[in-house]
Amino acid sequence: MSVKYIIGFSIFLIVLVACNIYFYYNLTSVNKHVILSAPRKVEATSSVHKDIIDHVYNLPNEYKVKNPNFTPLQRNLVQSFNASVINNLKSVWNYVDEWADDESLFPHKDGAPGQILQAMRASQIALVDNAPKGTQLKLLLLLEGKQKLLFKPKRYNLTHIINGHIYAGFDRHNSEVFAYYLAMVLNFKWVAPVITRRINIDQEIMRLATPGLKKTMVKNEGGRLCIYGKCYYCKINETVCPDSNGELEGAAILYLDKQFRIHKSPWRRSYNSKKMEWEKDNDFCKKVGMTLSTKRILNLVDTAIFDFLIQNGDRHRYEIYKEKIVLLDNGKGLGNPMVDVLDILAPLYQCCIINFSTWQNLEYLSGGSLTETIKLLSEFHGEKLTTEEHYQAIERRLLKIYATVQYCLEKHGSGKVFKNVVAL
Ligand SMILES: Nc1ncnc2c1ncn2[C@@H]1O[C@H](COP(=O)(O)OP(=O)(O)OP(=O)(O)O)[C@@H](O)[C@H]1O
Ligand SMILES: [Mn+2]
Repeated sequence: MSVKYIIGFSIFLIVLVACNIYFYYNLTSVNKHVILSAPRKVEATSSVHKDIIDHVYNLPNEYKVKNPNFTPLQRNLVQSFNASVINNLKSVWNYVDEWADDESLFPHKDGAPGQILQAMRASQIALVDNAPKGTQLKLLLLLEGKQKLLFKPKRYNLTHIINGHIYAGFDRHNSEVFAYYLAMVLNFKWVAPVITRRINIDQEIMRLATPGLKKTMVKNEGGRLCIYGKCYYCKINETVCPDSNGELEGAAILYLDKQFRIHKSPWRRSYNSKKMEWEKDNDFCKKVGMTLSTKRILNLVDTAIFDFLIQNGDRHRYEIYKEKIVLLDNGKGLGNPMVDVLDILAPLYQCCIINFSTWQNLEYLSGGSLTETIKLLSEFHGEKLTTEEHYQAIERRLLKIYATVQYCLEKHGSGKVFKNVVAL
């Protein structure tokens, strides 16, 4: 009798755990695009998430319409990206060493961002090598004029949807480019300029490749030269191949020849089934506060907002330059426009603090201005960065960020939530 009882109870427990895992998975990863119109039950993986989603439904109207105060700022941004023709590309690179100041890594006035992007696109390549840093395939392009670009090749079409874990799949090259424009519109200036560049496999790669790179190139069945590269995850059967024009497309990221300090993110994922401390403890921020300064936490909150918008859940570590986080490695965004993994915002809802300047910038961008400006800026450079579904997803996520801040304000009041420290 008692043995039967134990067996019965054990089966009951197993079924219960299985159901929990099933529902947890579904609530955190499936179709969340309906969240703004569907019944409120979706995504309430925890009471905090539920509270935040409740605030999405009760957002004041001002967050759903355009903020007129953004108009002059948008005009300035557009001007700085509207690159006038540069006669001497090399002249752009002459000032590189003087670029970084305490406010930004690159100059942002008088058309400078547009000129840098144009120089990155038009400068001739002098040498191509493997860039063995990191886990994903990357090339290093040395330009005439001595600048370097990191090249993350295209692995997916813009319409491809990544399913599974938030960190699943290869890097998305367009996510790197999109992230740069997003950072510019958010006024986050600790980021490297990025463009989409197409390079000819024969003329610009094979002809200029180092012997080391040539060793990691193979011909596919169609006789085309392809690259499998040199990196932690690089495999000979996972090559990138040129398109029918013989060109490889990818994100070309300005290489920052600077000394970074690398730190592990307190909110990193375990990359296995084990839960991290931040996933179990809603008071986790108090522990973080024992080792990190408020300024650094605010910087991590800004980074979390940025990552949530593109859904980059892979910021396991971060690089510091001049005591600020550099937004490097943004390739794991734009995976699935139907999914909003809210726990990327954990630094915000667990710490409930935000730079007041960040909050003001976010308030400027309501009602569609955020994506409208990204489109405007990138169109100057002939870039189609992503699909309409992803643009809509960014706007939906912006509402969730507003709602998260409302949740914090309700809990702690504006005196505690808003901080006057410039972090990015
Ligand atoms: N623009 C850049 N300028 C200088 N160094 C860079 C730049 N981008 C990345 N790096 C350096 O190269 C390392 C690897 O780059 P990145 O993180 O983008 O690659 P990854 O393959 O995605 O790595 P991981 O899988 O570990 O995230 C970074 O940690 C950083 O130190
Ligand atoms: Mn990465």
